[in-house]
Amino acid sequence: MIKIAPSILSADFSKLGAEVQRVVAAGAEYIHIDVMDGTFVPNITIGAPVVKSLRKVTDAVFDVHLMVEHPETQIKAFAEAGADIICFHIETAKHPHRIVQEIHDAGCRAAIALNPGTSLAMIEELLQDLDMVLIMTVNPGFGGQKFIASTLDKIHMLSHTIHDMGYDCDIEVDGGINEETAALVTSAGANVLVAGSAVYGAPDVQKAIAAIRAAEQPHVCHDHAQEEE
Ligand SMILES: O=C(CO)[C@H](O)[C@H](O)COP(=O)(O)O
Ligand SMILES: [Fe+2]
Repeated sequence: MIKIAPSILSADFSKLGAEVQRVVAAGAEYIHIDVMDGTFVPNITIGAPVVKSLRKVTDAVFDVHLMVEHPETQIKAFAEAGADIICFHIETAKHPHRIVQEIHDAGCRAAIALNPGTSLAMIEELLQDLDMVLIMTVNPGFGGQKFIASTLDKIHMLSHTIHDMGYDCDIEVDGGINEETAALVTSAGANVLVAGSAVYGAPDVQKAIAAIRAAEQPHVCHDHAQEEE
């Protein structure tokens, strides 16, 4: 079963509490919160005080996607504000294993994000300690971008590694996810789907979430299919 995580980056910031409640009522399991610092990515979005305010209006799982330099400086603040999952970019981390430990010590689930141009090899030694890997399917920084199809191979490879090693680790995808691309990424092995513009840009968020959920395809294992040939 996949989980849908609407990204509030595409919500109306003038009424953020209501926007969060709207997608939770429409069936979203996670709320994806994009934190951008204007340095790692060009945009500046929201910080821990906003998360603390939103925590008052819902019990939904808060999936915090840190697109910031020095993520280790932000763990405590976001954990105390009510984050459930804290995800940092491997490209920003000098001591990623320590940051994963700090996230767990703060009582949160730990995830690492990889840009489209970053190899899975960067997180190989960390996989056994992670609750989730976020495969970016666009370059981070903005909502509403086009899905990068070359990321599908990476999702596929990650799915195999997790399965073969027996790890308990979710695969999240983020960027350009809609009904069409949801079919591709679930077939490759993703099980947590972030969707910003496809949900908040739709006239009916409930229908949009249902359509993405209905697009789920069974994981197609190319390697095993070849073996069977
Ligand atoms: O991390 C992000 C951008 O850096 C966003 O979560 C992502 O882009 C979601 O927006 P959309 O679904 O519109 O592509
Ligand atoms: Fe994101």
